[in-house]
Amino acid sequence: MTATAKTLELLPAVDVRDGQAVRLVHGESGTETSYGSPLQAALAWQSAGAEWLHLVDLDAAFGTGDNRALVAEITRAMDIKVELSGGIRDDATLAAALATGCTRVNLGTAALETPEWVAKVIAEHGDRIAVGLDVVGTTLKGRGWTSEGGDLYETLARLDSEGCARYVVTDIGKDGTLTGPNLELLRSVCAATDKPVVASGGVSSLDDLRALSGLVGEGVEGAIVGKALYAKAFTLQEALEVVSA
Ligand SMILES: O=C(O)c1ccccc1N[C@@H]1O[C@H](COP(=O)(O)O)[C@@H](O)[C@H]1O
Repeated sequence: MTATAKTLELLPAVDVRDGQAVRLVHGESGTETSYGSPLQAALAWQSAGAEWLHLVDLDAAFGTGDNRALVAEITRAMDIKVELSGGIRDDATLAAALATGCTRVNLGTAALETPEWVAKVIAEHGDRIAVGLDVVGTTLKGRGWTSEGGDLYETLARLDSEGCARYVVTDIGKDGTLTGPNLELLRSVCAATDKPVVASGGVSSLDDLRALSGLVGEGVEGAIVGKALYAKAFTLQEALEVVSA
């Protein structure tokens, strides 16, 4: 039997702030560009052929309120897989997130501030838990990327030892800038773990997706695409064609 080569998964992003789909620059509060209804955006990516949606409650991540009812409604409206994140930091918020039927959640701040709880939920929920490693250089950031949370590689080693199934790696310096992904960082994280890595931050062109596809063999499983789609640098259909080629 011939094995089928793995192709890069694409996760179009819908980040929700104050009920609207937005994109930020470097994740900084106040840099929002608004793109209207997040449900309409999510449905548009689904109609265009997406197999995944990366859905973020930015208010919950920043601690400026939440859009929990709305992100639950969006998740329930999707026929595709949903990776849900933002403000999932304790038993109650995790239970509510998982109850939406999302495929997996992505934990950020909790992995930095409450490592024992994260180890427990990794053990309980397996690959429904991913951890977001959001970095400036090799320093992890939490709480809406405003607080420092230790060293990337030390935290990665700890999470690996606890059985974390997958990492979503964001170079904050690249996020929302359309300047290309940090391939060096992704290679370095892939070399440090056997677990799959979802790349986030900086995708600006179809060539960037080709470059990320070139890292699938090293462990890059997927790529989150945000601003490039909203800015119409390329269409989702074009992106899906490039990664399936
Ligand atoms: O996605 C963003 O643009 C973003 C910007 C600023 C802060 C967080 C952001 N996104 C994601 O939020 C979750 C982390 O939330 P928490 O720390 O668990 O509450 C993670 O997916 C970030 O990548």
